[in-house]
Amino acid sequence: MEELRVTSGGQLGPIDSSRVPRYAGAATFARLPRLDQVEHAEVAVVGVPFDSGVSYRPGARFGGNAIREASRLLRPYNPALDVSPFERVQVADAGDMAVNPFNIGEAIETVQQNALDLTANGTRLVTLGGDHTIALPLLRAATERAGSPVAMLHFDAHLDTWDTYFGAEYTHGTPFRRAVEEGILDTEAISHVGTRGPLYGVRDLEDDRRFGFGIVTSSDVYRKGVDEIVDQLRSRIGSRPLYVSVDIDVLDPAHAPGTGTPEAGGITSRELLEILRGLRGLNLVGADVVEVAPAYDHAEMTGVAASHVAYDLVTLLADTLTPGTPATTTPEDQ
Ligand SMILES: N=C(N)NCCCC(=O)O
Ligand SMILES: [Zn+2]
Ligand SMILES: [Zn+2]
Repeated sequence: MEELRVTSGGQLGPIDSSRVPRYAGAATFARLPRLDQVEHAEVAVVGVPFDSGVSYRPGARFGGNAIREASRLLRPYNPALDVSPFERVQVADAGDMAVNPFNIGEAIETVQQNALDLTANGTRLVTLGGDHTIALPLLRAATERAGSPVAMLHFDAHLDTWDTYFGAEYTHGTPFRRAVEEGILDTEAISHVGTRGPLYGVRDLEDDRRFGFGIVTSSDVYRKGVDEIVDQLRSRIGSRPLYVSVDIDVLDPAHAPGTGTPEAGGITSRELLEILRGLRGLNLVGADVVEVAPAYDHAEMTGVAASHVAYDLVTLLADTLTPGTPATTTPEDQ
């Protein structure tokens, strides 16, 4: 069947939902072309169907495709940022990385290598998880491409700076401790946002602080409000290359039940989207949306929330990129 696409701004856009019903056909993110259908993409959305690092409910390996399915309703103009991201730059769906579900070490290597390959010509990635283990190899690749350790905003109910689970170092609860140990984060500018829920002990917070993390708790977002939080985050990040990692369990289970380690008292999807939009103009180099586990979802709520988060991340990336030019600039060049 013919693919009737929106083509504007010189980009191959999404399938036109006024001519092909949006529920028809195989799902790509936002009905965008596949990466192999375009010459070059400034932004690529890629899936990582991997959940062998989870400590509780499994199922995030199905997250990427659940987000793609839920993304059929996205439209090409983002009024909140006054940007048509798919017109401004070429955005494409790079499909899924083929990661080994039985060997976490090998899976991490694969994600790192695939992320490096995909970004070799300046393409920036929004990765759909998968569990949070995958943030480590994605950060390694982002830091290598940026040429220096990256700043990070980590939206999550959890710290994910724990040391080991059952003796295992590479899990979804430990990626950011490993990242600090590896020196791939700019520890002057790393923050968790949305943290809440019981911990193993006060030592978790002491360790986390020692690594350099700032914490904006879920309750801070409620008490201080989005604008104050955005100001606080922006001043810490400045012009540094920034990676954004969104664990969908940062949202309250009322907004995102489809996840493996839900915690009560989370932020709303409106608050999350507002904070993300407040990052406009920062030097975003890559992002992920992880921990969507559709088996626990209802009415696609979590998939819809995650697809909107990914859409705003794509918009932020498109907004910072000059159309048609590879994104190889560093903050010093700008
Ligand atoms: N959802 C993520 N990434 N981490 C949760 C780890 C929670 C735990 O089992 O202690
Ligand atoms: Zn989490
Ligand atoms: Zn997490």
